[in-house]
Formats: sequence, structure tokens, C-alpha cells
Amino acid sequence: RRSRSRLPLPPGPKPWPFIGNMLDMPTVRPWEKYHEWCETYDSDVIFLDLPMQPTIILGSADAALDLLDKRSNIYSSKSTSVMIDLMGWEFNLSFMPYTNRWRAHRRMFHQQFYQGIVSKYQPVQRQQAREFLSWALKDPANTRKHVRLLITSVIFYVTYGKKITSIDDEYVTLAKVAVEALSQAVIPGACWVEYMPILKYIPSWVPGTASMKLAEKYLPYVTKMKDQPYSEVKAAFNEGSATPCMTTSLLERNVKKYGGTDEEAIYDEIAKNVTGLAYAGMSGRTSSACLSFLLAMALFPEVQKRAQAELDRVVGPSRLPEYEDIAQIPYIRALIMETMRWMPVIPFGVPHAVIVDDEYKGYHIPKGSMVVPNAWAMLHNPEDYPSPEEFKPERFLDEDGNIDPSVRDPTVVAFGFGRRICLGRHFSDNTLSIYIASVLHVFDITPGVDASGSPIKLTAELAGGLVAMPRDVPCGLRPRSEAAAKLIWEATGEGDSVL
Ligand code: HEM
Repeated sequence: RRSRSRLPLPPGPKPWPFIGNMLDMPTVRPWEKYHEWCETYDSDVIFLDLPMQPTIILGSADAALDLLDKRSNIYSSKSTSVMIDLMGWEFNLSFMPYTNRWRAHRRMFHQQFYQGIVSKYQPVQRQQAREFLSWALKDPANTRKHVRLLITSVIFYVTYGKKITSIDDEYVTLAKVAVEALSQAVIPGACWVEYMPILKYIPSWVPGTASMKLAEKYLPYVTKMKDQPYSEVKAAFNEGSATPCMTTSLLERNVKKYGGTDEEAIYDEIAKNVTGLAYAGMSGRTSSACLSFLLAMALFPEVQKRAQAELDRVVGPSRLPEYEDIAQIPYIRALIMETMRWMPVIPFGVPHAVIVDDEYKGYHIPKGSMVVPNAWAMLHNPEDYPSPEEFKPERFLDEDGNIDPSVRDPTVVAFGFGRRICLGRHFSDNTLSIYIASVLHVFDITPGVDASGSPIKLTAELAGGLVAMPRDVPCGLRPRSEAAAKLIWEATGEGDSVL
């Protein structure tokens, strides 16, 4: 595929005949290689020649905002993906091209998650954060599992009105398994079937068709995760016995607006997709941020001490934090911002696609290019964030201890760009903030000890695909005092009155 423009393509590694840069594509921590290319070619726009899929890497926040935000009229599409379709994830609106189907899904999702409405979910988020405290108090060795249970139980209750109380619940496993495979499959260059769609017609038992086997294995999980909880609530709704929740409000709305028309089935399908995506598709993202926070606290104890001092000052020892308290503590806000920056949950963004030929910085950007914003590089740019490997919430505060608007807010990058910006950011922020404030208020977070009693050595390493997680997570959560432990027990006794 040669460019017909007179302008040069952006620089990048030299392609081979026929296969282009296919062999150059990194699949482990790809964001590091993307950054290395930007340094090698001294450019924040890199071109990769991949069969059927020209690819552009954006290495700076300015370039990403120039294209994906300011030119969002042409940069808001997504490339079609054979793997996403084969795995049954075609209902995931993050990967839908810029079409009316995407618009209808986005509109319905937005109606349930816009900034003005998400406060109605706060009682569930607050209560589940408190449940988390009791799980961590009883069993500090399994923080990773408790975080997964916390995040899944919050969204599952909000979406389907059902309480999940155990990590062994089928719906926790379904969400985890269905998302895991997607995260790996969408790394650019990870699945050759994207560049040679003919591979999808080769049976999966033929050696070399690993991605097809992956798709075959995960399709049933994805389908069940989307269909089963929705069908259960719909059946209860029809019998008049469903607990009010997002699904019932969508069902009511659809019956009222489209009941008896041809559109009823279409909107029923969209409601199923939206609830399935909210429940499973997105839960790993907030979990990742919750885990990074714990790791940062264990590695940077001075930050932990300062945040605890702020909580002691505003909340005091006799109760747990409320949302109103958090709004009064800029240091906690800065700590959340630093969590989103230090270990970006989606390190290479969710790639966009450009729908027409374009020009940027004197380079030709071919129509149809996949555009990958390297969020990790943007959030670790030392010009914006000096000593980027250090966890320093203070970087976001001015001399008076308030949020300094002159420092680039990392959420501008971490939640994506333009017309495709994350729809769950306000909801996720509410989960994260009450969790962070509650954990810090009652626990000292330390790395923990291994079986022989020696302190565990933690490293700040991010691993994974589209959604990345810290490789190490601390397991040394100790109550700060007897009074703190008592607060936890008292708070969890009230659980059933909220859920
Ligand atoms: C820390 C948590 C989260 C992070 C870092 C995050 C980040 C992102 C990013 C980077 C995108 C891609 C935007 C783009 O294409 O430029 C995205 C899209 C999206 N996110 Fe989130 N997200 C988080 C949590 C959530 C949650 C909890 C939900 C829902 C409950 C959610 C719903 C969505 C949806 C529906 C999209 C697709 C938007 C579209 O393509 O139109 N996200 N998110």
C-alpha cells in the first residue's frame, strides 16, 4: 500500500517487502518500544507499514490532542478487527467504527453514566468500599482478589440489582476471563489474522493459528457474560419481581418508547450490550487503578503518611470518610491523579482510526490509519512530570495546597480523547476516591511478608495488554489502630440495609 500523497509519511522502522513492519511489532509492554521509536526517529509521530492496516503511533500529549481531540471530526472512528468479531466482542462500543450503531450505543451508555447522574450510585460504591475493608482486615494476603470482588460487585449491583458476595461467584469469573483475552488480542500486531483475514478460514487445529484457538476458547464466556445476567433480570422484570437497577430502567424506557414497534428489538439488544459492557468490559480498568494505588502506597510510605494526616484532620478517628470529606482534601484528589499517571491503566490508549487522508507536521497521514496514542509515554514525559517514575501527588498542588491548573491533568490523557472519551470516568472516579480514602483512613499499607517472614520486595512494573495491571501488589494491610479496626466492623454490619 503506497501513499498517493506528495508529502512523506512519518518516520518509522524500515518495512520489509509484503509483510511491512509485522515482525517489528512488540507484544510485551508495547508502549516501551513505541516510545523507543519516537526517540530513535526524533518524532512524536511514527508510521508503521502493516498489511491492510497503516498504523500511526502518537508519542506526545500535544500530538494526541491536536489530532484526536481538535480534529475529532475525522479521527473518531475505530479500525475493524477480525479478532474482536471472532471473540464475540463486537458489541464493545470502544471498538465500534464511527457509525450510527456506535452513536446509539454511546447515547444509551451516556444516559446511565453522565456526570450529573452517577452520584445516585454512590451509596453502593461507599458500602462496597467498606466491605472491602473488612475483607482486607480478615485476609490481607489476597488484596488482588478483594479488589476484583469490590469492583465487580459495585458494577454488578448497579447494573443488574444483584449482590455478589464471593470471589467464587460465576459472574466474577466470567467478567475476568472474558476481558483477559480481549486485552491481549487487541495489542497491535499480536494477531496476524488482522492483517491476513484469510487466516480466519483456516481451521483452528492447523498449527500457527493460535489466535483462532484463542477466539474459539473465549467466545462462549463472552456470550454468556453478556446474555445471561440480562436475560435473568428481564425475566424477573416481566414477572414484576426484579430489583430496580440500570437494566430495569432501560427495559422500562424501551417498553415505553418503542413497545410494539420494530425498534423494540433493536433497543433491547443495545440495552443488553450496554449493561454487559458496563459490567464486564470495564471492570478491569478500575481494578487496575485500585491495585496501582496500593502498590504506590507501599513503595512511597511518606505519601501515605501525608494523606492519612489529611484524613485525620478532616474526618477524625471516630468515623469513616464520606464523599463530602474527599471534596475537601485536595491532597487526596492529587493522589488519585498521580495514580492515573504513574501506572496508566490503558498504556497505549484505545486506538482510533482516521477516516480521510490528512496532513500533520508536514507528514501524510493515510486514510484508514489506526492511530495509537501512547498514553504511557505522555504520562511519563519528564517535561510535564519531572522524575516521572516517582509517585509524587504534590506535583499537582500549588503553594496553597490546591490543585494547580498549570500542571497537565493526567486524566485528560488517561481517559482517552475527543468524541471517544471514556464514558465511565465519573463513575470510576467515584469508586476510586471512596476506596482510596477509606483504605488510607484505616490501614497502614506495607509490602507484607512472605512465607518465611521476610519482607516482600515489590517492584513498580506494569504488565498486560490493552488493560495493564501492576505485576506486584502489596499484601501487608494492617489496621492503623484498634479504633480503626472497630470502625471497619461497625461499618460492615450495616451492609444489607444499602444493598
Ligand atoms: C480507571 C478506569 C478507566 C480508565 C482509565 C478508562 C479509560 C478509557 C479509555 C482510554 C477509553 C478509550 C477512549 C478513546 O477511544 O480515546 C475508554 C473508553 C470507554 N470507557 Fe473507560 N476507562 C475506565 C473505566 C471505565 C468504566 C468503569 C466504564 C463504565 C462503567 C467505562 C466505559 C467506557 C466506555 C463505554 C468507553 C467507550 C467510549 C467510546 O468509544 O465511545 N470506562 N475508557
